[in-house]
Amino acid sequence: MWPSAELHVHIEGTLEVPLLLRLAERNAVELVSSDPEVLQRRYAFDSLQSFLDLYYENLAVLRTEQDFYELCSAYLERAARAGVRHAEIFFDPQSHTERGVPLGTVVFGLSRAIGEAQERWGMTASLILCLLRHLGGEAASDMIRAALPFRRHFVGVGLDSSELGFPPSLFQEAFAIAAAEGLHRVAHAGEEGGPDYVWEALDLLGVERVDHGNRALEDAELMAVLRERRIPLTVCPLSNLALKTAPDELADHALPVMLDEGLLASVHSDDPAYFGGYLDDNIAALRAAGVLTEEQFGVLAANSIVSSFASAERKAELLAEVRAHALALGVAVPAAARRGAAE
Ligand SMILES: Nc1ncnc2[nH]cnc12
Ligand SMILES: [Zn+2]
Repeated sequence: MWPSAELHVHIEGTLEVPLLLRLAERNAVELVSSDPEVLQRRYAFDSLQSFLDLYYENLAVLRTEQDFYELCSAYLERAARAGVRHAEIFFDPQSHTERGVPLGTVVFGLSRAIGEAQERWGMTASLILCLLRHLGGEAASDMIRAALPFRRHFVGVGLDSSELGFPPSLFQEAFAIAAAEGLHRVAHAGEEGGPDYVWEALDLLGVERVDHGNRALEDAELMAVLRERRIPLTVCPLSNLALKTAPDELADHALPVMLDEGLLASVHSDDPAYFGGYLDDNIAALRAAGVLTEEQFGVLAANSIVSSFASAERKAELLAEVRAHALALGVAVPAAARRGAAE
């Protein structure tokens, strides 16, 4: 397995059915069924919104700091088995505060698991606070202000939830507050929305990374900007299949084109409990599709590390691991790993 950084995973999207059932029982939350197969069968979608409806519904079981700790620990343990060496994990605080769960409960539970990542799994990890588009710009600004007392628990701010109808321009104030605090900035754009959403994320929010970005390929000028400015795209192939935001066959996915175009693309899992897999499952599915060479899997791993917000020292350490893995496989060392700490 190539050592990688996971840069696009929503912690709420790692809620597997067995944990969902256990937390529902512990917190006396009534689910539509207590049969795991019935619950699992609901994990079938035809659009981003159809998925989000279930994703928000299931969050009702997360109530205590211990719940958030267990959710995050379960993810980190699974991620370590997927070859993840560094994780930047999204969380959606508004989806919890809206239900009456205090922000501190969410942040302290997640942070506790993250604080154990190094010792338990040899991984580094951090949190990125995501703002929910469907609640609008004012709510986003309020959320980021309310989160500032917890500033040391997260490294960046992101933007997620329903994309169409909620362009990045609505969130300029929230992102300006985040920028003034020295937070990293990322946003989902070009998942369902067109290239104009990606332009706005870059020009109006000043994002350093674009989450998904698939539809950027429809705009040659935008692609040139992404390439020249080395803006990473965090691509989620199994998510795209599940939400029908890409062709039905992985063999027809845009990822090889992104690499051929020299874009800084890497592979991630988005909501692995809902979309059929963690980082290793995404890689296995791409491998089965037969459209990438082993060298390209190495490039994807190196890209994920270069695109992360890890310290320069940590990036150098992880790129050295990629280099060693390439040498062990007898394939070309990815250029980013050759350059190592200079990236
Ligand atoms: N793929 C996705 N797109 C937008 N918002 C999300 N929230 C969780 N997963 C998401
Ligand atoms: Zn996402």
